[in-house]
Amino acid sequence: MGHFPQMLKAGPGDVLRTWTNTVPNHGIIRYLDFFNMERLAIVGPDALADVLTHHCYDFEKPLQLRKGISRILGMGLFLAEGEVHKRQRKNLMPAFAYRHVKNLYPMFWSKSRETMTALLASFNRHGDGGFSENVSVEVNEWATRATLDIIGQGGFGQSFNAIQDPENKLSQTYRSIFKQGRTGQILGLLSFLFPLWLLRRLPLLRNHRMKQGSDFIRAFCRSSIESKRQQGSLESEGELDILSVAMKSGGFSDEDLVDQMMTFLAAGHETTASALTWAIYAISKHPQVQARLRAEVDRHLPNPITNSSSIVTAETIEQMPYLSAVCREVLRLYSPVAVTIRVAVKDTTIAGQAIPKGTTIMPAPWAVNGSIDLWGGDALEFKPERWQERKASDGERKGTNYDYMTFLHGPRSCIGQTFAVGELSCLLAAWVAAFETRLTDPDYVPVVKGGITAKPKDGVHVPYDSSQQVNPDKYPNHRAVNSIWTNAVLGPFELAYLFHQKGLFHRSSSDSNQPTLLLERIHPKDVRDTQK
Ligand code: HEM
Repeated sequence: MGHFPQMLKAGPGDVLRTWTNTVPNHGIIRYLDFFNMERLAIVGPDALADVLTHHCYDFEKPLQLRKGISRILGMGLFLAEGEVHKRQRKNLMPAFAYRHVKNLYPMFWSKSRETMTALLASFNRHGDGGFSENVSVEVNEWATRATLDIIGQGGFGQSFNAIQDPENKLSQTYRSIFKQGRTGQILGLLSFLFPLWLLRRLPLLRNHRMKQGSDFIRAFCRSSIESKRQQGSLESEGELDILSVAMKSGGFSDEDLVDQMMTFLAAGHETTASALTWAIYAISKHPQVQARLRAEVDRHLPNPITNSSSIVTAETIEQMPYLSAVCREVLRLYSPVAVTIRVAVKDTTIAGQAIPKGTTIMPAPWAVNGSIDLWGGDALEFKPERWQERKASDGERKGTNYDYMTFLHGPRSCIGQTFAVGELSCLLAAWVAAFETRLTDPDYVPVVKGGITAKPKDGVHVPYDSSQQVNPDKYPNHRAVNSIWTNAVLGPFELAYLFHQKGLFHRSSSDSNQPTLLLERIHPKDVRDTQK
């Protein structure tokens, strides 16, 4: 069994992080996985530089893994190798140039606003017209719906409607296939012994769900591409969503485009959703960070609930150093891709060590990002301030680019990282502007769940009660958040939500001819009375 039971229990990221900090190593740690299969964990800067940059194309994602996840991820950029990968990346890069991604910030913000407004409306639904002491919400579910809509708009120029519709088929499908469960784990292990085609034919509910899910996603992507062609929107110069760029490049057949779209859908939402989930966990555990962040947000950003018309740009977000520090620290300490995998496709070297063809290696962002050697004695603490201090002490740094591995480095680094950082910043800023967050169980220590991304196994639950509302005395800009329950001037967007909550509001008598309405909240008891 090798070290497999340990990995299964604590998650490979945590085990490798502990070893990195306790076992003397030169950036490579050898261990034994299931059936004593040899693995080399890559946890030091020199070794990482060789694997990710200098000898990048000497290593590939294992064929078995590519076949296994291609029906969900598509055989797109994530799974392409060698020359095919180089060509695809070149064709897709224009969509991720910063000059383009920065134009997406107003959309990131408007989707973040939409999420917070929907969340507020949902408390109300659960709480029978008011905040309830016994209702909690699982953050990852909301995060996933938000990031799915964001990739829908920024990636494909389409509205998926996942934020507003909890039953949305696309988001339900991803939830069901990303839920690994015991059967998924066992099938994963059996794939070391039996061919995939055989395992996929076993009459198991899991197999059935995966097949249905992958067929649905493929059909969804195919019809999105067709409708984009029919709309003829490619003709417009301004169309720079990922799909338009891929179509305009002329380098992809229609089926290739389907694969690329599947890749960006999956890679582009699950990861950022995990990051946002960890962010809410981290700020809930560190109220002083949350308060400092809220003060900065309060100084720079409009209220996400009540101010529907203002536009937030990349320049505004970039004026917020503490927000940037919090996001970076979340992504450092809770890297959504904890460990990844490669196999040497030829004899090569890593940090001067001979590596025979066929060796399996595991670059481990979770371990590197938590390395005491690289980050100091407080490496395992959540301290956004380190990013502000770092700048000042640049000269004393270890002088490496390979200490922050969240998006990897080199030709196989995350192509979507500027996109991800932008959306995470907007979502987190909107969240702290709308809610003061704490955990339902203040002592909750999450067990990290492996799988496609590392996230808390049991999710992150925050309660909804009146104490979650932002205190307007402390944050003057957010006065209106509190007052949404009393008197608020709302835009058309909020109205759509709030009218959804039948019977909870009535028109104020003050001025019913205004384009926006002044609403007063009716006490839930009065609603019940009127229903008698
Ligand atoms: C916080 C969010 C994100 C994190 C932590 C993250 C992390 C990563 C990592 C570590 C890889 C390399 C995996 C490997 O090669 O083993 C990767 C690759 C990739 N990511 Fe991301 N990602 C995030 C968001 C996104 C977004 C928003 C998109 C798309 C809009 C995206 C698209 C991709 C693609 C297409 C690849 C494959 C790149 C290639 O091989 O050339 N990711 N990501």
